Amino acid sequence: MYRTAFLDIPPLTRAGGTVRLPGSKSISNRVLLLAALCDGETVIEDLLDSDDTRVMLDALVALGCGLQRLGPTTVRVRGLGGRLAVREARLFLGNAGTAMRPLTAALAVLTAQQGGRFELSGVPRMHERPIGDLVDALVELGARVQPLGQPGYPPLAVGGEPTSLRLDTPVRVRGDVSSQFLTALLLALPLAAAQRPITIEVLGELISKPYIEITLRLLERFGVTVQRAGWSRFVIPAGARYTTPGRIHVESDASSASYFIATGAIAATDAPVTIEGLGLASIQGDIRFVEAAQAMGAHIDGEANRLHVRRGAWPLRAIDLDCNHIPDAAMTLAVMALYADGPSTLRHIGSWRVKETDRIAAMATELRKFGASVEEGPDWLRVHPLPHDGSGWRAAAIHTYDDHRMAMCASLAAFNPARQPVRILDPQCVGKTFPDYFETLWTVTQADPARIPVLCIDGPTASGKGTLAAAVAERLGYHVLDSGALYRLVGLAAERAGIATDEAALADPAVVARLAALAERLPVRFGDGRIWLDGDDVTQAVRSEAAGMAASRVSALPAVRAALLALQRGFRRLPGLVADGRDMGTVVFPDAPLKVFLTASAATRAQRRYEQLISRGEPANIDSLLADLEARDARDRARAAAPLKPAEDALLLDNSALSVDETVQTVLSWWQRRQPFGD
Ligand SMILES: Nc1ncnc2c1ncn2[C@@H]1O[C@H](COP(=O)(O)OP(=O)(O)OP(=O)(O)O)[C@@H](O)[C@H]1O
Ligand SMILES: Nc1ccn([C@@H]2O[C@H](COP(=O)(O)O)[C@@H](O)[C@H]2O)c(=O)n1
Repeated sequence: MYRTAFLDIPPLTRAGGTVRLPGSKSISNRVLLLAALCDGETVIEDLLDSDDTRVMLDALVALGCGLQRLGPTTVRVRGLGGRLAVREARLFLGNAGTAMRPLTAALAVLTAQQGGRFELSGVPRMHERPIGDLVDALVELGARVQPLGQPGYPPLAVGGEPTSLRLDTPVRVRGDVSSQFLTALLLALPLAAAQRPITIEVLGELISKPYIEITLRLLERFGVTVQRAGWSRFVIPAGARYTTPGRIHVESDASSASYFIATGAIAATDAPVTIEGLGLASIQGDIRFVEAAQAMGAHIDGEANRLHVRRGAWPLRAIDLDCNHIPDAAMTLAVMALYADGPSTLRHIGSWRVKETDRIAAMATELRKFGASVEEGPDWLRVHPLPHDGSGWRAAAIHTYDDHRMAMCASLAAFNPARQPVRILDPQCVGKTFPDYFETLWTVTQADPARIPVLCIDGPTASGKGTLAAAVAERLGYHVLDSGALYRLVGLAAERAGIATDEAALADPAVVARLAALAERLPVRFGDGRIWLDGDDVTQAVRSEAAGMAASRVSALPAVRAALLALQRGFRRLPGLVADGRDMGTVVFPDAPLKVFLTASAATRAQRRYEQLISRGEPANIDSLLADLEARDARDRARAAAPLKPAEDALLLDNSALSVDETVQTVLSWWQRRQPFGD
């Protein structure tokens, strides 16, 4: 997950390949609660690992539920069997409506039966999301639920002394603000239906019906079959009792799939975008996004457990759609509408106003930043497309309002024909449902390599290039190329292969040919800050001064440099690269949008290297370090092939008197000034 302040997505051109998406949030949190409420153990497979499920898991642990992680996405839940294991707890539920609403109802019923007091709270936005209709229904029933702040909103206190619930008359709940209120009652009331049936009546028109379908389907998996008359009356049968299905699998999230369906529909493709773990028979309502995408022109082939998506009509066809059945995925249509052949209108989306943010207002504001004209009403949005020749599209920095869907939707604007990048502010908001969203996006999208930004940092030994490159890359969410390490690895590999690299040996063309062959097939792997050569961890070994000197000798050979060129250029991957070395700006990435030539006085650099070695517990002598680095720089500068020198368009930075932080800030501000997003 990108934990950066912003993430710049370069213009994307093509798409194709296979993605496996994380589990459905709606299913994950329902299944977790059901497993916690029933008797016995349930193994849940492919559970979503995200902010919203994490708060649910934490809450269940606080309630005394036995949880065992069997793998990254598999948990075993030992249910409470309808008996409270603790009588008091404070539950922090973040911004997870799928945790706040059902837990409120379940605890209201359980505390009415057994006594106990629980406090449920969340992030500030959660305290602005209505829950009054559910609270009213529970209070009407005789349960004790009280606001701890503003009436009608979390935080809430639930429980008190045991009390009898009024179950002989129908429980009434409004269905036109959030379907989660009805879901919460449907999940909680089977706990009270041992003796008698319980009827729930929905007041007003029920919105987001497909989410109720999910609830009913999952209740059935846990042994409770609810009778329903249309969408206004639901009867939980007498004697209802939760029983574990033993093992249950969570489908991939259909709302998350919408971004990849849209990607397939928008991007030119060689191969389709294939989404694994989700098929047309999904129980999730957002699977019907497929129909909406098809209406806009996407070619979608569905199988039982996968979808294949290709661009069909282009430009996309404008739509006028009642989106009540796909409230979350409908946001994706708003961005697809930018690529349509006329204005698209999304109707019946009033629930957007009470989600993670006011999504109608947020979407309208942010799409306008791309240059689009957008109209909005209380429960509708109309998006006018942008010209297909690219005119009118603007590069934009998109505010995401701590709303995962705003971030994921906005990424789709990176396919704009103007080839403008898109800046996503606070990208880590995707952690709510899809922590690795952007990483997954990179696996099925392509950009013109020339448009993938590279920031080059060249300069002499120990000027702080590596330190600067790592820090800048971390701030931008970019990859890092430590090109010096590649030359060091060639030296090390040569030593291991018994190939001498002293001056005399390097005069022999046969030795040079062997070294070039070695460099061409360097069995190297980088990962988690470590370097492996032929399976051995050589992270420490390559940093030795001897390895640096060997690198300096082999790097003077044009054949070795040529052999490493493609490998280095291969590091230019989405979303961008910071490359450190001697010839990054002059030879390897001559088209880089920013080249920095970093220097410091020889004395300063020797002192830094000395302190670096001492801090690693390695012996060091400042005079010999100074002599070595001057010798290395002299050789690097004097060689004929790719000598150490600033590129003509490089910015020079002498950081002798600058701290690491000041150096990083200087380079980041240069970088920002070259971006098209403004301040
Ligand atoms: N601006 C700075 N002020 C003080 N110390 C610094 C500064 N920049 C880097 N250093 C320190 O100097 C040492 C050398 O830095 P670093 O390894 O990044 O240099 P380098 O240019 O990548 O070296 P090499 O060319 O040998 O790979 C490190 O210990 C680092 O922490
Ligand atoms: N692009 C590069 C990078 C490095 N070298 C040579 O490798 C030596 C070691 O580099 P470090 O950055 O790891 O110290 C260096 O002295 C150069 O001779 C190079 O030629 N080109």
